[in-house]
Amino acid sequence: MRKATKEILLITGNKDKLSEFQSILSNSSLSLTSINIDLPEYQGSPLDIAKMKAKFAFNIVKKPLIVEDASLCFNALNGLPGPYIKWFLKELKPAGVVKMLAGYEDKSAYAQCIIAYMSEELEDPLCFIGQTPGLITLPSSPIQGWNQNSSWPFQPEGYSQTYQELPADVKNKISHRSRAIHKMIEYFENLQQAENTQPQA
Ligand SMILES: O=c1nc[nH]c2c1ncn2[C@H]1C[C@H](O)[C@@H](COP(=O)(O)OP(=O)(O)OP(=O)(O)O)O1
Ligand SMILES: [Mg+2]
Repeated sequence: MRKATKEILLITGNKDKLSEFQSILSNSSLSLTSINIDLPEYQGSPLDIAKMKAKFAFNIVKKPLIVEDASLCFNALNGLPGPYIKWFLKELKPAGVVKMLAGYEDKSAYAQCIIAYMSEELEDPLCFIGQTPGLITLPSSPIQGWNQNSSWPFQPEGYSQTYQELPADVKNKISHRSRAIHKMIEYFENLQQAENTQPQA
């Protein structure tokens, strides 16, 4: 029997994020559509920020949807810049972001992705969290993929290249985003299985 397909609607203003979602979901039972909305950059804990984004988008779109918020968390800085990495990159560029750790021995960090799902049946968005540990360091070769302004000086553990130097298929196997997406796939597949085994009226 053909696998039933569940439609997932992603709201994001970031086309690089969207294309990673597309390739990671391409071999799953979920089919992705998207709407480009410039979502607010909230303040708060990464979890609260992802939930606020989902509620904001749901108030506009009024259909089941997901949003995603990404954080780059430096361990020496107790998790900062975290969800605010966008502004640090914009003003300091990757070289300045790396320099923020000049006074610290510990260059370790983790990349975090929180996907928040909101629908009319939910009071509070449902969240799927993916993390990838690594180091803050500048790329040593020209970067590909992501827009220069949003590229992270982050080298995942076990690799000798930064996110933006790694081939897309390698990054998509180990990234914070891929880990969160796989948790989301598992959730919807289990839900579908439960629905399919319900006795018919
Ligand atoms: O895998 C990644 N590799 C490199 N850079 C990344 C990655 N993932 C997020 N980023 C950047 C994009 C943005 O500068 C910031 C997160 O901010 P974040 O609010 O989640 O993304 P965004 O504003 O670009 O798009 P959205 O409309 O979905 O909020 O880190
Ligand atoms: Mg954003």
